[in-house]
Amino acid sequence: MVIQEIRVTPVAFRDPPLLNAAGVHEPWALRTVVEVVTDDGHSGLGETYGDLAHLDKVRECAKALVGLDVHHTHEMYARISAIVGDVVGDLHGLTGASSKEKSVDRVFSPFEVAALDIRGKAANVPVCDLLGGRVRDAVPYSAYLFYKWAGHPDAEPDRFGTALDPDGLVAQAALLIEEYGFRSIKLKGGVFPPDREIAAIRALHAAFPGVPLRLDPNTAWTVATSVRVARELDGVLQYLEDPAPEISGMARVARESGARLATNMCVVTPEHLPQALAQEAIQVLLLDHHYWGGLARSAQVAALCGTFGLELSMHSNSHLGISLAAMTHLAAATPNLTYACDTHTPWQDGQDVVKPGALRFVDGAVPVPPGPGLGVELDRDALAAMHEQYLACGLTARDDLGYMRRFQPDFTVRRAHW
Ligand SMILES: O=C([O-])C(=O)C[C@H](O)[C@@H](O)C(=O)[O-]
Ligand SMILES: [Mg+2]
Repeated sequence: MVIQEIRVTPVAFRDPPLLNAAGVHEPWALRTVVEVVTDDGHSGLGETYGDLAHLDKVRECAKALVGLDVHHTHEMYARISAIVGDVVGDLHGLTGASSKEKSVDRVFSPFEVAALDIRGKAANVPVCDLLGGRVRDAVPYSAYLFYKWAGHPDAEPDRFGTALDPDGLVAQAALLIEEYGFRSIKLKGGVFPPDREIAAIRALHAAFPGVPLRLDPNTAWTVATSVRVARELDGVLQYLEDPAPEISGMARVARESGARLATNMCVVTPEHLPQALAQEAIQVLLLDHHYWGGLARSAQVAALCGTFGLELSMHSNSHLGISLAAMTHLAAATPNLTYACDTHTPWQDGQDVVKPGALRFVDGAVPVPPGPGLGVELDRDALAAMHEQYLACGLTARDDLGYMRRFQPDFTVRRAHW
């Protein structure tokens, strides 16, 4: 099962104007589809970020992996590590600091997922069986709410409507719950002063009694504000995600408020874990195989978290079906991942590079796709069309800040802002 060819295709799909602490989503979200083909006729899929600096590294590494057996992922990692010399980060910073280790993990991830897809197909088993087997048949996801404008400023309003106040968010939650059946809710905060976001959480709490709620301001608050908000929402939130910057800041919030804190920003590589554990900075880690080095490495981190008493949830960025399939296999095979995972799927609103049918939501959960490997099949027409969109859209990197500044020139990233 030797790698003969790797095809790397950047794609773009429409994205609504979702607001966050770094600005606002542009009209197009970028991703990269990786197809690995072996000499015995198997092919496997991976999906990763579409930012040009990252894409260039993925392309360069793809060439270096030809001739490698798909089982030899240690060698795959070593070759990628030798190529990814510089730090390849992202502009928005919403998944924490960049480092060489994280950059290698990000580039390695789609190749590892594609290799597992191939190994699953060859053995006629789903990828979750290669990760220890499923402990759940369907993976729960949460309704991921965003403050948003009615539509992009130069376009028609989209079907999701405006959400700039509690009523708008309650309506958005009702729509996502009706369409997907979600049983927990996450609000992307860090957009408005904290009291407005507290009011939104209270409105969601009243409108959806008993539904677990999370709030994620992406480090928009100081430690003092975080402690105040955590106290005010005591008993209302399931967890509070990244209220303040840095492990030391999160540790102070945890100590002073007693709140359950989660992160996808201050612990983003294995080297952060000892410090976070020593300072008791977090109780929940959001895994994300796209930057934790693929599925097997994420499973190893999950086991470590189990040993040290950290709970697990899962982070997402704008993504397509290959990623959703990979996230679902990982979560299905991770016993201690007990929180509903994040997904941006509703915002992709039916656009996909995989054929319909394999991935569906039942009561807010995605049943593990039944086929071998990832269980999803590439839709070549859709891939070609999305690649054309990539070429035509003119974007080469996600830039929430730059886009926001076109409408609010004095906007700055909300980091310890309130
Ligand atoms: O949990 C998070 O921090 C995220 O999901 C980061 C994302 O980039 C989100 O903020 C977004 O899509 O704007
Ligand atoms: Mg987060």
